[in-house]
Amino acid sequence: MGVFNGILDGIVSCFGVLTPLQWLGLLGLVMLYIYWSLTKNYGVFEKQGLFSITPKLLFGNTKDLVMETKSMIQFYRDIYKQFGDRKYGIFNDGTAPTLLIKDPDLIKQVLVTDFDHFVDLNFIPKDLAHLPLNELGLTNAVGDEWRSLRTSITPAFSLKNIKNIGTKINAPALDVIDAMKKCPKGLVDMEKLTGHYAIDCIGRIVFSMDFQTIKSDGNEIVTNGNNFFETWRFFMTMSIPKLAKLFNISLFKPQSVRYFLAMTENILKGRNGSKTYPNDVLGLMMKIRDQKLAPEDDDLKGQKQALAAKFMTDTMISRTLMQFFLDGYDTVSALLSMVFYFVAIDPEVQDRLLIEIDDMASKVGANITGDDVKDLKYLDQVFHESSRLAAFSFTVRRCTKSWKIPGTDVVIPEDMGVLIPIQGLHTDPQYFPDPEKFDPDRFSPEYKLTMKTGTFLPFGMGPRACIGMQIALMEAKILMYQVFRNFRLEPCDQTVIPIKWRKDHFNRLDGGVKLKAVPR
Ligand code: HEM
Repeated sequence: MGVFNGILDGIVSCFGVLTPLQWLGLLGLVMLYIYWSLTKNYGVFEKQGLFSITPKLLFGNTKDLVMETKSMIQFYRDIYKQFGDRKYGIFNDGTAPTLLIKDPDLIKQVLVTDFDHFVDLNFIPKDLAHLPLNELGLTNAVGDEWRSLRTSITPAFSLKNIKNIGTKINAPALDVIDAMKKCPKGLVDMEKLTGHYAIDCIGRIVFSMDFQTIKSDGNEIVTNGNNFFETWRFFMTMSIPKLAKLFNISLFKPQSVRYFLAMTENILKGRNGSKTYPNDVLGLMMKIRDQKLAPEDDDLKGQKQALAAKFMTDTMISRTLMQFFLDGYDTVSALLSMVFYFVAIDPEVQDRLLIEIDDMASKVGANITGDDVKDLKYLDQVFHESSRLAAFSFTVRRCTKSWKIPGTDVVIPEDMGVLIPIQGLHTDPQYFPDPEKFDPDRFSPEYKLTMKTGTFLPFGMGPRACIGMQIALMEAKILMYQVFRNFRLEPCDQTVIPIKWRKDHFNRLDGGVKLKAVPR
């Protein structure tokens, strides 16, 4: 109180001392300081010869994102085009200059070859990563802590270790079919259904529990899952981190984070009490913690297993479990609903897909397994083509050890961000001719051979790529199989055609995915 009173007294006494002109001068100086601190980083790399798009005060180049005047997908496609034929350049992410890389070879170098220089994801700026509500397990772990964690957790995400994953996922997929059969006039909301499905899959794979989200047409897990993301938090954290830190603004909505943490902690407590290791992701994590992985499912040998156990604390287990809701709900639902959208509006693709599915159905009926799924080649192509057009727009790395851009004298300093514009690459006609066209043949075995590494990145690339990819693929393919085995999907009068992306979400349609399901 004493210090505060002193400062107050000082200010009050200035009123008598300073003339109005001096006050104006003081205000001017303060404004100049604010302006300087907001703009001091702009132009630094341009002086070294790098191209950049002229930044706007405070927003840098992100105004259309922060103000939601463009969808995120459109924004990153447009930014990519603005860099023309250049391999890289500077994108001003708020007040922070960030290296945007377009060139696939350089992308590979950053994500794979020179990974040592770019170990950290940069979705949460370093300063904010350790705010209590931002500490969410793997995604925001940095440096050596991330390396140890990723090694510890990887066996729990391996399809080889999650026994009978196909059977576990088949149950919620069949629940979706029942729910679709009950929809009046066959009008189905695929965004809602795939969201409920993603939650029920997490329940089965991770906890061996039936959350009954599909059967009950939603529950509080869905409500909290939907509330996780608020785009303004995302942009504020990434683009204006100083303000986010000042006001203690977390990346995700605090109520949802607390809800899921409490839920996962309770489940873990129950399991610890029963001292059992059921066959699910949680069981695997507990085995890693207790060094009880069986030799046949043990990817971690000897010393590595002891180190993994050290990092697999109960806190880390509940945070990783929450990661499933955070990373495995919205991503799966947004992309999977778009798969159904693309197929519904393309009868030729659907005809081809149905032939393959009917062939499989004649052999296995409703009981498809993880191994059977591997034989659905065209379905795989359809999924990949959908993920080309509806992928999350970008990924980011933080430079963890200064790095010289090959062939130049420009050095990227530690802590600088690097941005990979996934949506720009996915719609670049050099790599995907006639990019707006939905054409699953782009992913035929022959075409895939000609695809340039670093141009198709729906799950990222390198040691920091998506750890849940195999699980997500299995969830997607089993639901696609069951839906098209039972229904033909068609557009209805509520279907959004042509595509219009939401401006307040990452990769969802403005108006959702409403379709007509015709029983087969
Ligand atoms: C269709 C669904 C999904 C998509 C499109 C997707 C996409 C991505 C992408 C693009 C990244 C960044 C990779 C990079 O920068 O190289 C990522 C990271 C990650 N994803 Fe996924 N993901 C999906 C599903 C899942 C699921 C089901 C989980 C399960 C929990 C998951 C967990 C994670 C985690 C933990 C990371 C951070 C990995 C690390 O920091 O080491 N994702 N994902």
